[in-house]
Amino acid sequence: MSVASQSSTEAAPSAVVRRLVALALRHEGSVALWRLPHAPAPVLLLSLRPLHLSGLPPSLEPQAPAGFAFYPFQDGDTAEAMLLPADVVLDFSAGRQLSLSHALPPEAVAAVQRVIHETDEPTELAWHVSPQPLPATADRAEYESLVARAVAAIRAGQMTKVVSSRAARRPLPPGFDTLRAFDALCRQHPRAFVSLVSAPQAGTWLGATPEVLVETDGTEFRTMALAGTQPLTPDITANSAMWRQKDIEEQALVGRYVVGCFKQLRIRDYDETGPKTVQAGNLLHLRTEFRVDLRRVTSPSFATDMLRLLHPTSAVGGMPREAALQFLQRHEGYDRTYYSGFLGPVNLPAPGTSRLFVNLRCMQLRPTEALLYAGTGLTEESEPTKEWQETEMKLRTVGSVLDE
Ligand SMILES: C=C(O[C@@H]1C=C(C(=O)O)C=C[C@H]1O)C(=O)O
Repeated sequence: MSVASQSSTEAAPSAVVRRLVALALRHEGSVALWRLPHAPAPVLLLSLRPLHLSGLPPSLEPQAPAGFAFYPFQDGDTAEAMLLPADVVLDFSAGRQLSLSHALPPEAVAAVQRVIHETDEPTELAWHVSPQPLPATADRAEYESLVARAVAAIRAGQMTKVVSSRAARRPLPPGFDTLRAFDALCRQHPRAFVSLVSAPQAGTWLGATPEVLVETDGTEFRTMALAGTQPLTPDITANSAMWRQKDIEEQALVGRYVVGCFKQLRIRDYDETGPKTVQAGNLLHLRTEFRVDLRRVTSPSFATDMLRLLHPTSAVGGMPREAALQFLQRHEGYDRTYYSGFLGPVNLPAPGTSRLFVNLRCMQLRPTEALLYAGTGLTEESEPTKEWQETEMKLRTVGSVLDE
């Protein structure tokens, strides 16, 4: 990123965030606000110039453009693949470092400086509303019949695993405030990647995901295989959890998929840790972590190539990939758009550092309602009622911010 950096020392983060978000939304700009897992504070990015709609997953090479990637589940969906350019970046975890792109026109720079030094706090924010039609929602009977159909297809040998999903509508409670909901998710989910994205082409999305898709800092590449779900209860914690064979197999398939991607790129030297039980909000999952030492990899595009091979992983699509995606296209009954796509900073805070996450435990915000999304991995052992209950539990992760 071509930037001028300076330290900014003004009022409380939330007031500055609110004023900068208001500025971007007033000018049809885009906003990404995120908090990395375990980070003390968020980062705000504004795009004040037209978006770069690449149609491709972003390049993670250091010389590629810096920005915030927001990528749909499937290519060719009605949803656009976006990289929000890093015109204004305010990093609250780095002593409130402000970076302005040299590509910004002087009027925009002046407007940002003015807004940072103002003292009033806008109350109404005109968040973008998605141009895509409302997704069809599935009730219990419909979802259970989708699961039954998928299990039958697995038993008939059409695929080994498929991740079915559904959308659910919830009214926004009176006085709902999107920025406060983001803060609440940050407090509730210190281990998650918490994000709020608003762009004219995508609408407004809020989420707290546990799943890394690709992380690189130029010396190390990381990804994970996350699957298997059970509720966290007072009796069952991450240390004492036992897993059903079905969960173990489901997660192992995701791990095998990751290893298959390494093989395609002729990577034999990788570190694999796990599976171990991890907590994600009200749930427990099984997670295997994979690391590659990039100093031993000759291809400069390895991280980008892995991203393009991995997405959509079998944690959100299925195995074999094409058969599972075809099943979903035909039977899932709605367009996921950005749910189970990926998102995160690219070449930020510095060239060569990118952190992309799978867009799970998320919702799309509309003026009076939210659309929540959740899916469940299915194998031949899956039972429709249990899978419905699992989607209900997953909807609670972000749904709790809608409770009055
Ligand atoms: C599909 C979702 O989650 C994925 C599916 C999981 C499962 O099937 O057990 C667990 C974690 C995620 O990889 C979701 O949260 O919507």
